[in-house]
Amino acid sequence: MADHNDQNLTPSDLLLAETQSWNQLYFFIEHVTLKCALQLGIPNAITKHGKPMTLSKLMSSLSISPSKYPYFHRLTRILVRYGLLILQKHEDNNVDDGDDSKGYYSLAPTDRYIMKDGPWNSMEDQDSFFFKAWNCLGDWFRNEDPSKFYTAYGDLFWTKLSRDTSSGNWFHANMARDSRSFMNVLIGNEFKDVFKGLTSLVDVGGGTGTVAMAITKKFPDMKCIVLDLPPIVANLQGSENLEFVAGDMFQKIPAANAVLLKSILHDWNDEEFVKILKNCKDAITRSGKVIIIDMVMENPELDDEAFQAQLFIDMLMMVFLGSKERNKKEWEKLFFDAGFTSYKIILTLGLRSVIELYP
Ligand SMILES: C[S@@+](CC[C@H](N)C(=O)[O-])C[C@H]1O[C@@H](n2cnc3c(N)ncnc32)[C@H](O)[C@@H]1O
Ligand SMILES: COc1cc(O)c2c(=O)c(O)c(-c3ccc(O)c(O)c3)oc2c1
Repeated sequence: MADHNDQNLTPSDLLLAETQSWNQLYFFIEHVTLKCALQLGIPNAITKHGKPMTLSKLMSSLSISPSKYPYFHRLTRILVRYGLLILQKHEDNNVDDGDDSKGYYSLAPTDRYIMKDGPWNSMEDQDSFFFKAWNCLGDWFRNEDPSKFYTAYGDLFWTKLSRDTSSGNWFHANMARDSRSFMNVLIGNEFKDVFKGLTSLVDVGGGTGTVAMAITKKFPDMKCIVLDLPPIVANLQGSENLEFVAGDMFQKIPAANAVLLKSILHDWNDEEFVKILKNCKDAITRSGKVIIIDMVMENPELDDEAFQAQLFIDMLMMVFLGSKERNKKEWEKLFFDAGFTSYKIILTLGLRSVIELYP
Protein backbone atom coordinates (compact mmCIF):
# COMPACT_ATOMS: atom_id res chain seq x y z
CA MET A 1 0.00 0.00 0.00
CA ALA A 2 1.38 3.43 -0.96
CA ASP A 3 2.51 5.58 1.88
CA HIS A 4 -0.29 8.07 2.61
CA ASN A 5 2.10 10.86 1.60
CA ASP A 6 2.72 9.33 -1.82
CA GLN A 7 -0.75 8.42 -2.85
CA ASN A 8 -1.28 11.47 -5.08
CA LEU A 9 2.28 11.73 -6.42
CA THR A 10 3.29 10.34 -9.79
CA PRO A 11 6.69 8.56 -10.01
CA SER A 12 8.24 11.68 -11.57
CA ASP A 13 6.68 13.83 -8.82
CA LEU A 14 8.22 11.51 -6.25
CA LEU A 15 11.66 11.77 -7.87
CA LEU A 16 11.37 15.57 -8.05
CA ALA A 17 10.28 15.66 -4.41
CA GLU A 18 13.31 13.55 -3.53
CA THR A 19 15.68 16.01 -5.27
CA GLN A 20 13.98 18.97 -3.59
CA SER A 21 14.16 17.36 -0.15
CA TRP A 22 17.87 16.53 -0.55
CA ASN A 23 18.58 20.14 -1.61
CA GLN A 24 16.61 21.54 1.30
CA LEU A 25 18.10 19.12 3.82
CA TYR A 26 21.70 19.77 2.71
CA PHE A 27 21.39 23.50 1.88
CA PHE A 28 23.71 24.17 4.86
CA ILE A 29 26.58 22.54 2.93
CA GLU A 30 26.87 25.73 0.84
CA HIS A 31 27.69 27.63 4.03
CA VAL A 32 30.01 24.91 5.33
CA THR A 33 32.00 24.74 2.07
CA LEU A 34 32.24 28.56 1.91
CA LYS A 35 33.54 28.61 5.48
CA CYS A 36 35.99 25.85 4.53
CA ALA A 37 37.21 27.97 1.58
CA LEU A 38 37.69 30.94 3.96
CA GLN A 39 39.38 28.76 6.57
CA LEU A 40 41.84 27.34 4.01
CA GLY A 41 42.41 30.83 2.57
CA ILE A 42 41.46 29.92 -1.02
CA PRO A 43 40.17 33.38 -2.09
CA ASN A 44 43.13 35.21 -0.55
CA ALA A 45 45.61 32.75 -2.14
CA ILE A 46 44.12 33.36 -5.59
CA THR A 47 44.04 37.13 -5.00
CA LYS A 48 47.70 37.06 -3.86
CA HIS A 49 48.71 34.97 -6.90
CA GLY A 50 47.26 37.71 -9.07
CA LYS A 51 46.00 35.47 -11.89
CA PRO A 52 44.03 32.22 -12.36
CA MET A 53 45.67 29.17 -10.77
CA THR A 54 45.75 25.47 -11.50
CA LEU A 55 44.54 23.22 -8.71
CA SER A 56 48.05 21.95 -7.96
CA LYS A 57 49.43 25.48 -7.68
CA LEU A 58 46.54 26.47 -5.44
CA MET A 59 47.05 23.43 -3.21
CA SER A 60 50.80 24.02 -2.84
CA SER A 61 50.18 27.71 -2.02
CA LEU A 62 47.87 26.48 0.75
CA SER A 63 50.35 23.80 1.88
CA ILE A 64 47.79 21.08 1.19
CA SER A 65 49.31 17.65 0.55
CA PRO A 66 49.02 16.41 -3.07
CA SER A 67 47.43 13.27 -1.60
CA LYS A 68 44.35 15.40 -0.97
CA TYR A 69 44.04 16.33 -4.67
CA PRO A 70 41.05 14.03 -5.43
CA TYR A 71 39.16 15.59 -2.47
CA PHE A 72 40.26 19.20 -2.95
CA HIS A 73 39.12 19.02 -6.57
CA ARG A 74 35.60 18.14 -5.33
CA LEU A 75 35.59 21.06 -2.91
CA THR A 76 36.55 23.53 -5.68
CA ARG A 77 33.97 21.85 -7.93
CA ILE A 78 31.15 22.75 -5.53
CA LEU A 79 32.57 26.27 -5.03
CA VAL A 80 32.38 26.70 -8.82
CA ARG A 81 28.80 25.42 -8.71
CA TYR A 82 27.92 28.09 -6.17
CA GLY A 83 29.56 30.75 -8.31
CA LEU A 84 32.23 31.59 -5.75
CA LEU A 85 35.04 30.37 -8.03
CA ILE A 86 35.31 30.47 -11.82
CA LEU A 87 36.95 27.56 -13.68
CA GLN A 88 38.50 28.52 -17.02
CA LYS A 89 38.66 25.24 -18.89
CA HIS A 90 41.93 24.27 -20.49
CA GLU A 91 41.62 24.73 -24.24
CA ASP A 92 42.12 20.97 -24.62
CA ASN A 93 38.71 19.77 -23.40
CA ASN A 94 39.74 16.13 -23.44
CA VAL A 95 41.49 16.35 -20.10
CA ASP A 96 40.34 13.84 -17.46
CA ASP A 97 38.32 14.87 -14.48
CA GLY A 98 40.73 15.93 -11.77
CA ASP A 99 43.56 16.28 -14.28
CA ASP A 100 45.62 19.32 -13.30
CA SER A 101 45.54 20.68 -16.81
CA LYS A 102 41.75 20.68 -16.32
CA GLY A 103 41.84 24.41 -16.07
CA TYR A 104 42.55 27.52 -14.06
CA TYR A 105 40.63 28.81 -11.06
CA SER A 106 39.88 32.50 -10.42
CA LEU A 107 37.64 34.39 -8.05
CA ALA A 108 34.11 35.32 -9.05
CA PRO A 109 33.09 38.96 -8.38
CA THR A 110 31.14 37.68 -5.31
CA ASP A 111 34.37 36.41 -3.78
CA ARG A 112 36.16 39.66 -4.41
CA TYR A 113 33.39 41.47 -2.47
CA ILE A 114 33.40 38.99 0.40
CA MET A 115 37.17 38.69 0.60
CA LYS A 116 38.55 42.09 -0.24
CA ASP A 117 36.59 44.45 1.89
CA GLY A 118 33.07 43.12 2.12
CA PRO A 119 31.31 43.30 5.46
CA TRP A 120 30.70 40.26 7.64
CA ASN A 121 33.56 38.27 6.10
CA SER A 122 35.30 37.69 9.40
CA MET A 123 32.54 35.61 10.89
CA GLU A 124 35.22 33.01 11.62
CA ASP A 125 36.29 34.70 14.81
CA GLN A 126 32.69 35.21 15.88
CA ASP A 127 31.56 31.67 15.11
CA SER A 128 30.31 30.76 18.57
CA PHE A 129 28.80 34.22 19.14
CA PHE A 130 27.01 34.17 15.79
CA PHE A 131 25.95 30.54 15.50
CA LYS A 132 24.90 30.10 19.12
CA ALA A 133 22.03 32.50 18.40
CA TRP A 134 20.88 30.41 15.42
CA ASN A 135 20.98 27.00 17.10
CA CYS A 136 17.66 25.32 17.93
CA LEU A 137 15.67 28.26 16.50
CA GLY A 138 12.49 26.24 17.12
CA ASP A 139 12.94 26.75 20.89
CA TRP A 140 12.19 30.45 20.43
CA PHE A 141 8.82 29.77 18.82
CA ARG A 142 7.84 28.05 22.07
CA ASN A 143 8.96 30.76 24.53
CA GLU A 144 8.12 34.41 25.22
CA ASP A 145 11.65 35.84 24.77
CA PRO A 146 11.95 39.02 22.62
CA SER A 147 14.47 37.30 20.30
CA LYS A 148 16.31 34.00 19.86
CA PHE A 149 19.48 35.95 20.71
CA TYR A 150 17.89 36.68 24.11
CA THR A 151 17.05 32.97 24.53
CA ALA A 152 20.69 32.13 23.79
CA TYR A 153 22.37 34.85 25.87
CA GLY A 154 19.79 36.15 28.37
CA ASP A 155 20.63 39.61 27.04
CA LEU A 156 19.36 41.92 24.31
CA PHE A 157 21.64 42.27 21.28
CA TRP A 158 22.71 45.91 21.91
CA THR A 159 23.16 45.29 25.63
CA LYS A 160 25.37 42.25 24.96
CA LEU A 161 27.42 44.15 22.36
CA SER A 162 28.00 47.04 24.78
CA ARG A 163 29.15 44.61 27.49
CA ASP A 164 31.25 42.30 25.27
CA THR A 165 34.03 44.53 23.88
CA SER A 166 35.42 41.97 21.44
CA SER A 167 32.04 41.22 19.81
CA GLY A 168 31.08 44.90 19.93
CA ASN A 169 34.29 45.94 18.14
CA TRP A 170 33.83 43.13 15.60
CA PHE A 171 30.21 44.15 14.93
CA HIS A 172 30.96 47.86 14.53
CA ALA A 173 33.96 47.15 12.29
CA ASN A 174 31.67 45.13 10.04
CA MET A 175 28.97 47.80 10.08
CA ALA A 176 31.65 50.34 9.13
CA ARG A 177 32.65 48.14 6.19
CA ASP A 178 29.01 47.82 5.16
CA SER A 179 28.64 51.61 5.33
CA ARG A 180 31.85 52.30 3.43
CA SER A 181 30.71 49.97 0.69
CA PHE A 182 27.21 51.48 0.49
CA MET A 183 28.42 55.08 0.63
CA ASN A 184 30.88 54.43 -2.22
CA VAL A 185 27.90 53.41 -4.35
CA LEU A 186 25.74 56.31 -3.14
CA ILE A 187 28.57 58.79 -3.85
CA GLY A 188 28.95 57.16 -7.26
CA ASN A 189 25.32 58.09 -7.80
CA GLU A 190 26.19 61.67 -6.85
CA PHE A 191 24.20 61.13 -3.64
CA LYS A 192 21.15 61.85 -5.84
CA ASP A 193 20.94 65.32 -4.18
CA VAL A 194 19.88 63.64 -0.91
CA PHE A 195 22.25 65.83 1.14
CA LYS A 196 22.19 68.90 -1.16
CA GLY A 197 21.44 72.20 0.61
CA LEU A 198 21.65 70.75 4.13
CA THR A 199 23.68 72.81 6.64
CA SER A 200 23.36 70.30 9.49
CA LEU A 201 22.60 66.58 9.88
CA VAL A 202 22.41 64.07 12.72
CA ASP A 203 23.36 60.49 11.90
CA VAL A 204 21.27 58.65 14.50
CA GLY A 205 22.85 55.35 15.51
CA GLY A 206 25.75 56.41 13.31
CA GLY A 207 28.16 53.98 14.96
CA THR A 208 31.81 54.87 14.48
CA GLY A 209 31.02 57.60 11.95
CA THR A 210 31.81 56.01 8.57
CA VAL A 211 28.73 57.49 6.89
CA ALA A 212 29.12 60.90 8.53
CA MET A 213 32.77 61.09 7.49
CA ALA A 214 31.85 60.30 3.86
CA ILE A 215 29.18 63.02 3.91
CA THR A 216 31.32 65.73 5.57
CA LYS A 217 34.15 64.97 3.12
CA LYS A 218 31.79 65.62 0.22
CA PHE A 219 29.97 68.53 1.92
CA PRO A 220 32.61 70.32 4.09
CA ASP A 221 30.23 73.16 4.96
CA MET A 222 27.75 70.77 6.59
CA LYS A 223 27.84 70.28 10.38
CA CYS A 224 27.40 66.58 11.19
CA ILE A 225 26.62 64.97 14.52
CA VAL A 226 26.90 61.22 15.10
CA LEU A 227 24.55 60.15 17.88
CA ASP A 228 25.21 56.74 19.37
CA LEU A 229 25.38 54.93 22.72
CA PRO A 230 28.13 56.04 25.14
CA PRO A 231 30.34 52.90 24.79
CA ILE A 232 30.37 53.34 21.00
CA VAL A 233 31.36 57.02 20.74
CA ALA A 234 33.19 57.46 24.07
CA ASN A 235 36.72 57.53 22.61
CA LEU A 236 35.95 58.78 19.09
CA GLN A 237 37.52 62.04 17.99
CA GLY A 238 35.45 64.38 15.85
CA SER A 239 36.70 67.09 13.50
CA GLU A 240 35.84 70.68 12.61
CA ASN A 241 32.48 69.69 11.09
CA LEU A 242 31.93 66.28 12.72
CA GLU A 243 30.94 65.76 16.37
CA PHE A 244 30.29 62.50 18.22
CA VAL A 245 27.50 62.77 20.79
CA ALA A 246 26.69 60.05 23.31
CA GLY A 247 22.98 59.63 23.81
CA ASP A 248 19.84 57.56 23.45
CA MET A 249 17.66 58.03 20.38
CA PHE A 250 14.65 56.95 22.44
CA GLN A 251 15.18 59.95 24.72
CA LYS A 252 16.32 62.89 22.57
CA ILE A 253 17.89 63.59 19.19
CA PRO A 254 19.96 66.78 18.69
CA ALA A 255 18.33 69.44 16.46
CA ALA A 256 19.38 69.66 12.80
CA ASN A 257 18.11 70.28 9.25
CA ALA A 258 17.97 66.55 8.69
CA VAL A 259 18.28 63.23 10.46
CA LEU A 260 19.86 60.15 8.87
CA LEU A 261 18.87 56.62 9.86
CA LYS A 262 20.95 53.92 8.12
CA SER A 263 20.23 50.31 9.17
CA ILE A 264 18.39 51.55 12.24
CA LEU A 265 14.64 51.18 11.84
CA HIS A 266 14.80 47.51 10.79
CA ASP A 267 16.37 46.84 14.22
CA TRP A 268 13.18 47.76 16.07
CA ASN A 269 9.55 46.67 16.44
CA ASP A 270 6.72 48.93 15.27
CA GLU A 271 6.24 50.71 18.61
CA GLU A 272 9.97 51.46 18.98
CA PHE A 273 10.14 52.47 15.29
CA VAL A 274 7.40 55.10 15.80
CA LYS A 275 9.08 56.37 18.98
CA ILE A 276 12.39 56.90 17.15
CA LEU A 277 10.66 58.69 14.26
CA LYS A 278 8.68 60.95 16.62
CA ASN A 279 11.97 62.00 18.22
CA CYS A 280 13.39 62.57 14.72
CA LYS A 281 10.39 64.77 13.90
CA ASP A 282 11.02 66.85 17.02
CA ALA A 283 14.68 67.25 16.01
CA ILE A 284 14.29 68.53 12.43
CA THR A 285 13.23 71.95 11.27
CA ARG A 286 9.82 72.32 9.59
CA SER A 287 11.57 72.42 6.22
CA GLY A 288 13.79 69.51 7.21
CA LYS A 289 13.63 65.81 6.40
CA VAL A 290 14.48 62.32 7.67
CA ILE A 291 16.72 60.25 5.37
CA ILE A 292 16.31 56.50 5.78
CA ILE A 293 18.65 53.87 4.29
CA ASP A 294 17.12 50.44 4.75
CA MET A 295 15.47 47.55 2.92
CA VAL A 296 12.06 47.73 1.28
CA MET A 297 10.84 44.14 1.02
CA GLU A 298 8.89 42.86 -2.02
CA ASN A 299 10.49 45.67 -4.05
CA PRO A 300 9.47 45.10 -7.71
CA GLU A 301 12.84 46.53 -8.80
CA LEU A 302 14.68 43.58 -7.23
CA ASP A 303 15.31 40.12 -8.74
CA ASP A 304 14.78 36.77 -7.05
CA GLU A 305 18.38 36.53 -5.80
CA ALA A 306 18.08 39.94 -4.10
CA PHE A 307 14.72 38.96 -2.63
CA GLN A 308 16.29 35.80 -1.15
CA ALA A 309 19.08 37.92 0.40
CA GLN A 310 16.44 40.21 1.91
CA LEU A 311 14.66 37.16 3.36
CA PHE A 312 17.95 36.04 4.95
CA ILE A 313 18.50 39.47 6.53
CA ASP A 314 14.86 39.47 7.68
CA MET A 315 15.58 36.16 9.46
CA LEU A 316 18.73 37.72 10.94
CA MET A 317 16.68 40.65 12.28
CA MET A 318 14.15 38.22 13.75
CA VAL A 319 16.80 36.01 15.39
CA PHE A 320 19.16 38.71 16.70
CA LEU A 321 16.79 41.57 17.43
CA GLY A 322 13.22 40.30 17.30
CA SER A 323 12.69 42.92 14.61
CA LYS A 324 11.91 42.79 10.88
CA GLU A 325 12.41 44.05 7.35
CA ARG A 326 9.33 45.84 6.03
CA ASN A 327 7.52 46.19 2.71
CA LYS A 328 6.38 49.56 1.34
CA LYS A 329 2.92 49.36 2.91
CA GLU A 330 4.39 48.59 6.35
CA TRP A 331 6.87 51.47 6.07
CA GLU A 332 4.15 53.89 4.98
CA LYS A 333 1.78 53.00 7.84
CA LEU A 334 4.47 53.64 10.46
CA PHE A 335 5.56 56.90 8.79
CA PHE A 336 2.02 58.24 9.15
CA ASP A 337 1.65 56.77 12.68
CA ALA A 338 4.72 58.86 13.61
CA GLY A 339 3.01 62.01 12.32
CA PHE A 340 4.86 62.49 9.02
CA THR A 341 2.82 63.74 6.07
CA SER A 342 4.71 62.44 3.04
CA TYR A 343 7.70 60.43 1.87
CA LYS A 344 9.58 59.55 -1.31
CA ILE A 345 11.65 56.45 -2.18
CA ILE A 346 14.52 58.29 -3.85
CA LEU A 347 16.40 55.30 -5.25
CA THR A 348 17.20 51.65 -4.66
CA LEU A 349 20.84 50.59 -4.54
CA GLY A 350 21.22 46.81 -4.31
CA LEU A 351 19.18 45.45 -1.42
CA ARG A 352 18.53 48.85 0.16
CA SER A 353 16.56 51.95 -0.67
CA VAL A 354 17.04 55.61 0.20
CA ILE A 355 13.77 57.07 1.52
CA GLU A 356 13.11 60.73 2.35
CA LEU A 357 10.45 61.51 4.94
CA TYR A 358 8.89 64.98 5.33
CA PRO A 359 7.21 66.40 8.49
C1 LIG B 1 23.01 48.19 12.79
S1 LIG B 1 23.91 49.45 13.55
C2 LIG B 1 23.93 50.69 12.25
C3 LIG B 1 25.12 51.59 12.36
C4 LIG B 1 25.25 52.59 11.23
N1 LIG B 1 24.02 53.40 11.09
C5 LIG B 1 25.54 51.89 9.91
O1 LIG B 1 24.62 51.71 9.12
O2 LIG B 1 26.68 51.48 9.73
C6 LIG B 1 22.77 50.16 14.68
C7 LIG B 1 23.37 51.26 15.52
O3 LIG B 1 22.38 51.75 16.43
C8 LIG B 1 23.03 52.05 17.67
N2 LIG B 1 22.02 52.11 18.74
C9 LIG B 1 21.35 51.08 19.30
N3 LIG B 1 20.51 51.53 20.23
C10 LIG B 1 20.65 52.90 20.27
C11 LIG B 1 20.06 53.95 21.04
N4 LIG B 1 19.13 53.69 21.96
N5 LIG B 1 20.43 55.24 20.80
C12 LIG B 1 21.37 55.51 19.85
N6 LIG B 1 21.98 54.57 19.10
C13 LIG B 1 21.62 53.26 19.31
C14 LIG B 1 24.03 50.90 17.82
O4 LIG B 1 25.03 51.20 18.75
C15 LIG B 1 24.55 50.80 16.38
O5 LIG B 1 25.65 51.67 16.18
C1 LIG C 1 26.67 39.04 15.89
O1 LIG C 1 26.90 38.33 14.70
C2 LIG C 1 26.46 38.88 13.56
C3 LIG C 1 26.85 38.24 12.40
C4 LIG C 1 26.41 38.74 11.18
O2 LIG C 1 26.76 38.14 10.03
C5 LIG C 1 25.59 39.88 11.14
C6 LIG C 1 25.13 40.41 9.91
O3 LIG C 1 25.41 39.87 8.83
C7 LIG C 1 24.34 41.57 9.95
O4 LIG C 1 23.91 42.09 8.79
C8 LIG C 1 24.01 42.15 11.17
C9 LIG C 1 23.19 43.34 11.32
C10 LIG C 1 22.52 43.56 12.52
C11 LIG C 1 21.75 44.70 12.65
C12 LIG C 1 21.64 45.59 11.60
O5 LIG C 1 20.88 46.72 11.66
C13 LIG C 1 22.32 45.36 10.42
O6 LIG C 1 22.19 46.26 9.43
C14 LIG C 1 23.09 44.24 10.27
O7 LIG C 1 24.45 41.62 12.34
C15 LIG C 1 25.22 40.51 12.33
C16 LIG C 1 25.66 40.02 13.56
